[in-house]
Amino acid sequence: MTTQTAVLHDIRAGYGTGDRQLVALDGVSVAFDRGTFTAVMGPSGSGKSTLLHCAAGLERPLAGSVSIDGVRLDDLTEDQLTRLRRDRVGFVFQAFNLVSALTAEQNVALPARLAGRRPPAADVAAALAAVGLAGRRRHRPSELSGGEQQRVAVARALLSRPAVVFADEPTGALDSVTSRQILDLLRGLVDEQGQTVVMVTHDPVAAARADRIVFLADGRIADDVRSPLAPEQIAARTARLVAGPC
Ligand SMILES: Nc1ncnc2c1ncn2[C@@H]1O[C@H](COP(=O)(O)OP(=O)(O)OP(=O)(O)O)[C@@H](O)[C@H]1O
Repeated sequence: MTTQTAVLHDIRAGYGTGDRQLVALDGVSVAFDRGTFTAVMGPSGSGKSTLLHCAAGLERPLAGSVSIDGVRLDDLTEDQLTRLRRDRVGFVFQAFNLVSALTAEQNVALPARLAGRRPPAADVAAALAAVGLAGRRRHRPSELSGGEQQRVAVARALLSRPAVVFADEPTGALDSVTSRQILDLLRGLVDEQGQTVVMVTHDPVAAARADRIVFLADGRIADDVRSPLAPEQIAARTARLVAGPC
């Protein structure tokens, strides 16, 4: 088994065609080690979400390759890619994306049900217990706080025991106390279960909880820091990227 769960090699990604083509990622190579927590930061428009979407197989790059658990995504048909995404990749969005008419446990089971499977009730219960919501499994989203709704979304991402969980600004819609609970949860998944987590964030306090911070600027990797940084140092580096080279 490789030590890297997701490997991106020389990725070029963009939108539009011809003269109107916008390059969102311009030759990005990065690999995420198993059992680590990486934050992806950078100015607005620097390509963070595009990077996450390409890594998760939600978007196909124009060039370059992405591998998840040693499987190259560009070798897969759309059906195979859908299956790999469903089985090996978890995704958590800023906006929770829960179905309001369904209970917490029904939301957790929904992706598997849509794929024609009936996940064991014990697995659903275990995923909800892992995020501290064992007692809330029959609640609907409107009966849960924002932080609890995001925890349901994390449980949904964990149900298939994915190789990697990608989170796009998972604390962006939460207050600072609730954000900390979600970050504690993600940190715990990495430390206690060896889960691999890659999180896009604008928040230096959130990024400070990661093992590594990849900074993007103009679709390229501008910095890749594996030593611990304080939120103030992270904010200063981000500000330098926004200002651009002198
Ligand atoms: N669907 C799309 N169609 C056209 N352009 C897009 C699309 N998605 C992103 N872009 C453009 O690609 C570039 C990178 O966008 P991306 O969302 O990856 O940046 P980001 O760093 O995540 O930004 P933010 O922090 O504001 O969310 C931006 O210039 C953006 O406007």
